[in-house]
Amino acid sequence: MSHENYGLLMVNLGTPNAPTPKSVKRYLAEFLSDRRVIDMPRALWLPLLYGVILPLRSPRLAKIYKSIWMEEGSPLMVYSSRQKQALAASLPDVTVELAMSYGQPALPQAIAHLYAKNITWLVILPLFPQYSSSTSAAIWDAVARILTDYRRLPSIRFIRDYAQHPAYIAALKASISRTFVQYGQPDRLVMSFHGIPMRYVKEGDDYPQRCKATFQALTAALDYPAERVIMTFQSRFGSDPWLLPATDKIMKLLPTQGVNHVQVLCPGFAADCLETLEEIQVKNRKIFEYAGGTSFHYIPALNDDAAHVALLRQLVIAELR
Ligand SMILES: C=CC1=C(C)c2cc3[nH]c(cc4nc(cc5[nH]c(cc1n2)c(C)c5CCC(=O)O)C(CCC(=O)O)=C4C)c(C)c3C=C
Ligand SMILES: [Fe+2]
Ligand SMILES: [Fe+2]
Repeated sequence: MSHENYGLLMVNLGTPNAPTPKSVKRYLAEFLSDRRVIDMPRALWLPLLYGVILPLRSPRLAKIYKSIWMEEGSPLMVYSSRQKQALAASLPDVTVELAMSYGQPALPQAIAHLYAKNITWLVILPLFPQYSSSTSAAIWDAVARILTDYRRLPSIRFIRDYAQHPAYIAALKASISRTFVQYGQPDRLVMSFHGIPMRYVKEGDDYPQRCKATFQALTAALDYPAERVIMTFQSRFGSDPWLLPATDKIMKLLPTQGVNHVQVLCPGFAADCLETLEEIQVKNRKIFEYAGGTSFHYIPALNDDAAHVALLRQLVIAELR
């Protein structure tokens, strides 16, 4: 028997508490002030953020959040809570906490809760299957900063990513197969990942390689022609060049090439959120249909699927001793 007292910290990005301009502004201000997300010199960025971006974007974004809001809250928070409940139930010997990089539940509180349980062994699980400096490293930074407040550190295991873990690929494959059964095989299967600025990649972020690892492993696992699978990047923010090809450009292009039926999967999102439920399922569907496409289906995120919870459990168990 181990003498360790295990703790698990699950971390996703974060989302506003309410679909209101005030709440969205508070969330965006925290998110977009992180240097891992926007690395411009503060003297240039903060006036732009507070003077232009927050006042313009917050009210507009609040309306979009309102359109996807669920009875229990923001979809990202609702699905993340369900994941946490299910994972905690499958790991009875581990104290499980859910935190968000930005907004609530906040990381300092989650870590305080783990300390209150006297954990000696901490597994940090960023809910980002593909490593990026803008997401996973931001979690590392934040945890390290918070731990400066504590004298006694636990042993720490940081799960960098799980882009090609067999159980992750299998869970995605099962989800795709369900959609194929429901709607038939599409002319194209689009795997849309969240983009990042190209410059971050030039400076060493291996995020696109990690996306490619998922894309290749999943394409190879499917009973579907590899030449009909496309990898794209979505959610561009700001005016710097981002990773290409852009999901919306491809959606506009495909119908001109005789593609009438697409299905879209967003493998980089562990839980459905604004970027999948609105940007893909609503906006990109419209783009595809205006361009002449007739059949568009969004394949849901793994959320609290049993296969997803089993994968997350495997990731954690592998880090315990
Ligand atoms: C899945 C991985 C993600 C990466 C990589 C990522 C990088 C990244 N994002 C922004 C800017 C924004 N992202 C926004 C929303 C958002 N982003 C992710 C995930 C990744 N981001 C998620 C899960 C969400 C949804 C949150 C929700 O509440 O549902 C937003 C806010 C929405 C908007 O204003 O459009 C911004 C802004 C940058 C700049 C970046 C890499 C540098
Ligand atoms: Fe807690
Ligand atoms: Fe993002």
